[in-house]
Amino acid sequence: MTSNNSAETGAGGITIEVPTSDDWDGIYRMFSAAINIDGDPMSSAAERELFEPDRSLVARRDGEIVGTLGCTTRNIAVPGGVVPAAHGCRGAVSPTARRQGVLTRMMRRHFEDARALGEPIALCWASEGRIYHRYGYGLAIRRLGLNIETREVAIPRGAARGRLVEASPADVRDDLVKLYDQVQAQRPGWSERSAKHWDYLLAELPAFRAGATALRAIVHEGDHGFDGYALWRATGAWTESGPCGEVRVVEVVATTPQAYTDLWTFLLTVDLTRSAQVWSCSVDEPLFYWVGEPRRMSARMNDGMFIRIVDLPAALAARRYAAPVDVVIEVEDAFMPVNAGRWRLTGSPDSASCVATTDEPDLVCDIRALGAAYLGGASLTSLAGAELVRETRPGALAAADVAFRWPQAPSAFEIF
Ligand SMILES: CC(=O)SCCNC(=O)CCNC(=O)[C@H](O)C(C)(C)COP(=O)(O)OP(=O)(O)OC[C@H]1O[C@@H](n2cnc3c(N)ncnc32)[C@H](O)[C@@H]1OP(=O)(O)O
Repeated sequence: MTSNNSAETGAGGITIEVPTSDDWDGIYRMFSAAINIDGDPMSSAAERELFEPDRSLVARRDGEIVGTLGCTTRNIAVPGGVVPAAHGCRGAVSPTARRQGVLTRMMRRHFEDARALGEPIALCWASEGRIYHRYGYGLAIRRLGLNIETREVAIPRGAARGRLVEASPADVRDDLVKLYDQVQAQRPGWSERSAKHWDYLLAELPAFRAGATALRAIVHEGDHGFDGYALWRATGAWTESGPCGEVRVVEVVATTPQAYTDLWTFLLTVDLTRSAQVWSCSVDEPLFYWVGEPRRMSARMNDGMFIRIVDLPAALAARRYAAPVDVVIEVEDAFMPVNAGRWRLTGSPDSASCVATTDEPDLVCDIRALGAAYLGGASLTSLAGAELVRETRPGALAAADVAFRWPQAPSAFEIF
């Protein structure tokens, strides 16, 4: 895949262009400086493997890189399907080129390239959400961070019903890949992983480790073979009064509820630990209904992943709907006017189509609202409360709301 590789010159003589693989060091250095980290050779080498020069953009002034916006080519699970999505990353502009519209120019080009390559949506994790609203991104996934007091949370008693196998992640990598692939397509928000994504996830980078052990794996074997795994680290902390280690849960993937609860029983009872930290889980996390004292998980809600719809009819037709829906939506999209106008969405659990229409609208939406509702996470009713959706035919909002939701709330725990 290749994006349009013509260079365009704008304010301050700054050009936006597609880099070559030789530009990696300059990009890494520039991005690290912009996010106020020093960077290190190991992280640079690991991230380089994910670098897709053809999908990336750089801003140059007199040959020097003063801006960067990366993108990786991956599919993501959406309600009832899997769609190609531009995974945006590494957006930065150097302090001497800031506030001259450089990011805005790169964003415009990023969306146009995604559209031309048949990707109906673009995704990003934001350093600060307020940067991205102006470009039409909506908050599609909210994440819950948990800080579990493992001695207080009251997990249900009972021995593990399956067999647990402790291993180094590298030794069981094929099993992890197989299990992730079995689950991924059913979990809105989860991106497909190729070998290079697994290499990165399992790389022992200093930033990942952050004072804890190397990554550990625990695999669950049920009646029909391996059916779940957890990746985790631990800290060996002590105080005057004894051990107070922490389990840091990286991900828990299971194909059965039994595997899921057995794995959590293991993670919440590791000897010499007193707490478990989960940085991102779903807002409908089953643990809330499984433990005796959910309050002792100290859940904190935060923004997770943002979605920008870049090809509206293609995006709305690519997902499925929880209930039959036939609605005319008038879309406002100042940044990408190609999406603006009236669209008739007809959808059901089995099929969907979206076509331009001149019919009167039932709903009027900002494009951000459709990005937020795309994975079934944000309710249209809630978005209406934020004035991003307006009902123009009584009853249309409630009906569309039911259709856009999905039984499993979207979640994401992999920063790309
Ligand atoms: C997906 C990711 O990669 S997340 C990582 C994002 N990167 C960072 O946070 C690194 C540090 N910050 C930076 O490198 C830069 O400030 C960037 C990339 C955020 C912005 O780049 P710029 O070229 O300055 O943006 P640009 O000039 O196009 O600004 C567009 C608008 O956004 C606003 N804006 C830009 N950054 C911010 C910010 N951090 N907070 C609030 N507003 C912002 C500008 O004021 C401008 O507003 P206006 O249109 O009303 O005048």
